[in-house]
Amino acid sequence: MTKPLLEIAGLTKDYGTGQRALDSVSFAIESPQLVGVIGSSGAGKSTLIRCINRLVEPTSGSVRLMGTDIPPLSRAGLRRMRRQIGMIFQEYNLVERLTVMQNVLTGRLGYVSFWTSLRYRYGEEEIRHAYALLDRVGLSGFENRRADALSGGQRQRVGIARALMQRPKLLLLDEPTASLDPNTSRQIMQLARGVITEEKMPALINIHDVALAQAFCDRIIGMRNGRLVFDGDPADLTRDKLADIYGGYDDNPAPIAQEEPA
Ligand SMILES: Nc1ncnc2c1ncn2[C@@H]1O[C@H](COP(=O)(O)OP(=O)(O)OP(=O)(O)O)[C@@H](O)[C@H]1O
Repeated sequence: MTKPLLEIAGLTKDYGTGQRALDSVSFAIESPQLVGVIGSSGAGKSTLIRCINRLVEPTSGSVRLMGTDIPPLSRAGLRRMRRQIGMIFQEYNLVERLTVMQNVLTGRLGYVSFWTSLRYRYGEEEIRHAYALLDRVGLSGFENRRADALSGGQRQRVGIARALMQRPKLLLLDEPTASLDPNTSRQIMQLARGVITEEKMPALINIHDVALAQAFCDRIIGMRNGRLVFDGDPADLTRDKLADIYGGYDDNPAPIAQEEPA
């Protein structure tokens, strides 16, 4: 039997404040698919995403990426594993005074400090790859533009190219459209959807906008108070299921919920 690409079992996170942010969350991603994580503010979506690449240290439970346990890794093992996980952030996390090309190239190194990335000498193949990615995300010709001269949508395109520069096996997107207007959000979701399909890569996206999640994700995970309360097809996200996830508080009004069959 083939191993799941990502397997999460009994994942629990208690912050130092005593707050239980994740409560025994379990699910697996068996095939390349875009999985949307939805839920109210504070439900544990970011904590879940960040426990996968251990930007947040889980309290208990396991995360396995292609059969390898993430929590018990050594520092070197963690670094190697993180190279396989691309991350796209809400606030882009670009180095503002570097050019678009420099920002994309830093992705090649995974999660390293700014100074390490500046000292590294990139090879011809890496530079060719960065040009191809910039073309793919629609930023051909922007190579020498400084990151601080870009719009939000353009910054997120750089963020996507930088994550792909790692040649990741898994992509994590933490509210990538939260700082963008509705049109730009759709364009970014379209782009993310496209590259995930082309690269045949599983991806987990933490997203507040249920309509966007339904339009672009293959599968939805709903979280409430740190627990997984829905895991299924976007089409099965009925009003009742949304009420389970959002606690009956209808902050995602009727037009975006799938109607129950008459
Ligand atoms: N560093 C931290 N220290 C203490 N508590 C935290 C920390 N980070 C998050 N929490 C708490 O853990 C819970 C889950 O937070 P998390 O950010 O994962 O939720 P979320 O669903 O991503 O919320 P949002 O949609 O608002 O970003 C919340 O109650 C939050 O206050």
